Amino acid sequence: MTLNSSAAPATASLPAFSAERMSASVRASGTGFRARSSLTLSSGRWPARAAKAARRSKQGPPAPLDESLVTRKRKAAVAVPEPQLLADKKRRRADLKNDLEKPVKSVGKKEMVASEKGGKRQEAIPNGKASRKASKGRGTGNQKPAQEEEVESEDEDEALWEDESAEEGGLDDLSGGNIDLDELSEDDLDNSDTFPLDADNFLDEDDEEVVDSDAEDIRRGAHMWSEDEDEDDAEEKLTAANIEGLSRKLDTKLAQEAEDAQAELDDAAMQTNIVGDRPKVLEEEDQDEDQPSAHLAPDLQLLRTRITDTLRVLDDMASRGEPGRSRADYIAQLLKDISTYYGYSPHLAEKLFSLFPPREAFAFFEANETPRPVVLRTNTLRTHRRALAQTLINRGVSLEPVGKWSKVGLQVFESAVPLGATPEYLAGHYMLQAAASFLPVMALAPQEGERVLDMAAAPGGKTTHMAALMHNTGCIFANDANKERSTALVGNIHRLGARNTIVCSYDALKAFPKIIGGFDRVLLDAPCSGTGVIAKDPSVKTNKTELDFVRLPHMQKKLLLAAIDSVDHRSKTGGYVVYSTCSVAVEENEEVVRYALSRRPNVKLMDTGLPLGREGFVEFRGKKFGKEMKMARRFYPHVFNMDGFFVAKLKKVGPTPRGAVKATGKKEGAEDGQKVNGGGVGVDGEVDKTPVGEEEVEDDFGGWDEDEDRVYIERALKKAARKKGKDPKVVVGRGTQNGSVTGKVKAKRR
Ligand SMILES: C[S@@+](CC[C@H](N)C(=O)[O-])C[C@H]1O[C@@H](n2cnc3c(N)ncnc32)[C@H](O)[C@@H]1O
Repeated sequence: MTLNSSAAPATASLPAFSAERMSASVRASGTGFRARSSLTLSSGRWPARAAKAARRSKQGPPAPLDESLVTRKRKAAVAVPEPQLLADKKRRRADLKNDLEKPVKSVGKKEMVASEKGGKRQEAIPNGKASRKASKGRGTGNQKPAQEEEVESEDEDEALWEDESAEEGGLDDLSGGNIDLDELSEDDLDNSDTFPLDADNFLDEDDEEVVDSDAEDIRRGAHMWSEDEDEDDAEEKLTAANIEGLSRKLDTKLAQEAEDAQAELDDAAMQTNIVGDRPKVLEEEDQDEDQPSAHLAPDLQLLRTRITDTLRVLDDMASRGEPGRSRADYIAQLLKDISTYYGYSPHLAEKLFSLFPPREAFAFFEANETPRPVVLRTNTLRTHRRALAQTLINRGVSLEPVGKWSKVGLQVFESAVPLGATPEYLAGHYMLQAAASFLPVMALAPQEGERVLDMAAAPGGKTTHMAALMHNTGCIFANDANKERSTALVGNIHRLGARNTIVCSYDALKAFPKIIGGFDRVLLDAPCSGTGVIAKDPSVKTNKTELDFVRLPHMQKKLLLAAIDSVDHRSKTGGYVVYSTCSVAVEENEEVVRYALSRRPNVKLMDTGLPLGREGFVEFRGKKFGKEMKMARRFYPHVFNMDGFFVAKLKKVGPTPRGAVKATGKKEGAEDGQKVNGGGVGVDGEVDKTPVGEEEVEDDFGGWDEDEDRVYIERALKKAARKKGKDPKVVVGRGTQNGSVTGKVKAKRR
């Protein structure tokens, strides 16, 4: 079996990659993972067996799909946090392991503080016994310390790959210097997270089948790839099967570990019940805030212990709750501790906490501490996913299809090369892009030949995805108000070869539909607070004020109305708007959509058509959004190992009713819940879908303002007259009589 050069069209057209000889030793320091290899490439003609062995040896096994392990590896490979941050994160991870090892114990407020003595930090813990017990448990429990475990899995990984190399006839085992994998450009990393840790992504078969190149493996390997791709290269299928098999094996391991962890938790819980233990986790009500200890820095480890203890109490208040204390007392304590432990402003911690039951909230906050996996989107305008995967594998990138839900995504486990600087990247064969950001475009599903608006487009991940889906036909207006970001947008459009795209840089509120409208589809990937991407930008934890959660939704509402008004409801193929944010806050999502539905009764919510995601909230904290909000989709880092995201799809079913825009006499987006033109949302959130009659039509784009339009036209006419040396007053008087000019311009716009 040979890897024939025609099977790699991706490289053929690239800037010369003349790696006649390439040897590498990869060590992702701090990751507990090593893969050494050396290989010789004779350009374009690579003996298949050697190639296969080299790939196995070089790429190393994909990181296990266990968050705690995956992220440890990935973090070293892609982004190195500041030393302090890294130390904190390591400690939190070690804490997580420790939580599973120790029994419930009591920790009160006094135990939460640390005092400085003789320059050495000492924990001020009255119950020294409990503390000693806890630390002993950590050091000497049945489970090995985290560090030891890491080394062991590293050895296992290495043995697996060394054996296979030997079987293949062996390659020289050269060791070289460490390769720094942290070379991705800032811009690329901006877009480079996420991967769904979704059971659907992996098959369930035994790991015995993993590296076999038998027909069944090849079939399964091929199954992971796009059905419309060429299936004739057995070598490539084998590679896919290998990677897939490894993931399966690791998946099984993950499942086993999760089971063991749960068993331990159950065990600990049972023991607690047996001894009738009611952990004392609540602070004393009369605790003196003026005590010196109250101002000392909290001890993170003890705080962590109290968080997990509180969660256990909340799991079973009846047997574990302290007499006289309510569930609300525990929730308040938990929230306070989570806010301190993870470093969130109290109001944001509360906002995010309230989205989930307590245990799930904890998982959410925990997931925000680890980066999402690196994912790239194949640019099908330039290549195919399989060809790209093969090329990157040959460069020492360990990857696999992101999941069955996407035909273009590849998740990267490990890379010996900076992914933002490969010849394939520079040639536009892929975009480093968060997996979650595929979703709005998939929901929008732009069709060939359509006119599409990407209202807030920079840096262009979604625009270029749309161009690919449209096969470079039709026309995309890619707009972004930020001129600097628009430069990146233009760069990406060029690099990825999107030729059906017009870039503009307007404030969307002023431009659409006033300057141009009548689109078949509009994507509004709105500016937002970023509460879904805290792992990528931890500054969100503290820099978003309560005012931001008023100001942003206000702008989002206005933008969504403009998006709706820019759609042509008579479009034969479309008439859709997709609204998305990388925020999980209800104010920026369901509330914005509900508002738009109330102001535009000529619009209805649609199924997004996405194969994954949780349903949107039907109600939240007394606010009702209507049953149809179930059709919106929410994505969470702890559930899908993706960025937090929200996607809603709307269909414009009729023209915007007369007066909808200024029905209340107030500015759009000013307030919720007002009835508009007999259709809208009452305070109870019920949407009135009274059909809108044609007689109510104001114009094609909805909120069109004739008077404002006339001013613009007059101004333009005056300017033109002045240029020609004519009297502007005369021209304007003639030109705008009986609205004739306006009529002409409007007709043109259609
Ligand atoms: C979430 S980002 C868009 C990401 C982009 N869709 C992508 O996939 O690469 C939101 C964008 O909205 C832009 N923006 C903010 N306010 C805007 C406005 N009034 N009109 C147009 N764009 C705006 C920001 O500059 C920012 O680039």
